[in-house]
Amino acid sequence: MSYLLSKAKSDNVDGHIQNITPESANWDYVGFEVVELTDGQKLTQESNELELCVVIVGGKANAKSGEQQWSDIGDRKGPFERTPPYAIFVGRNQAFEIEAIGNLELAICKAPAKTDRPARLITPAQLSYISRGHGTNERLVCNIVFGEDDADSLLVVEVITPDGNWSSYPPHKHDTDNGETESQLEETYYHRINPSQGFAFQRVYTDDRSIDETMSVEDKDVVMVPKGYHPVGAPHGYELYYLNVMAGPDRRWVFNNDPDHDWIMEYKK
Ligand SMILES: O=C[C@H](O)[C@@H](O)[C@H](O)CC(=O)O
Repeated sequence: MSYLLSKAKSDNVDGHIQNITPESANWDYVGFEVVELTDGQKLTQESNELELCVVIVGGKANAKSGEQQWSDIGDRKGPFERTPPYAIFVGRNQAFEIEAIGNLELAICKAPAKTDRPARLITPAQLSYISRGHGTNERLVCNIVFGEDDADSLLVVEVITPDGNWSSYPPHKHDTDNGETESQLEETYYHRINPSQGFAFQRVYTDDRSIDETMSVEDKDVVMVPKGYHPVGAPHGYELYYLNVMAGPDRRWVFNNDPDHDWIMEYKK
């Protein structure tokens, strides 16, 4: 199995099915957890020196952070309803508690904070899905934490790739801190597949092929992209959702397409 692929754990004790840390990924910025809770179960965490975005991938919850409380948040059963999610942004040195109402799937996106920011609820009304690409390269993109003032280093986005389509395509990279021409961002992909017995493919490769990993991705797997291009393909019959977390030394999303495949930007079939 590829060293860039993390399979979902089924033997978890505390609900964690994924737990990627900078240490486990052998990088510097991005942390990512997925926790599945059942009715009445609670999860409490402290952000310490990090900023967090807790995304309700599916289900409902009550949550609080400091003086703030949010009741009955989450209005999609799972990620394929084409409805933007609820999420909670938690700044550094704060705690949050979340309690499941029924089954709850949570993604906890983490990156280093530089300033103090208050906790805030992000609602579906503040977000929207936009279509990107043409033909079999069309996919739906929802930026969750992406605005200029949204965070110190976190970038969080979710993407639905219809069955038979490609996304993160043509292949692009953001691995070099190079002024205005490219930014350096580590990235995780948390994949969900509908129906869940399906699979998808993701390739991660660099120009010099010092990395060239092609992975069969199954439901709830995480792919780590330390650097390089990272296109994804969804087979006929299996629609694909993924949640991306990106962070690096600067909060800028500036990417470059693989020059060999950049012509696809103009391909309108
Ligand atoms: O760099 C960004 C990520 O790789 C994805 O969010 C990607 O941009 C999604 C897409 O365009 O298909």
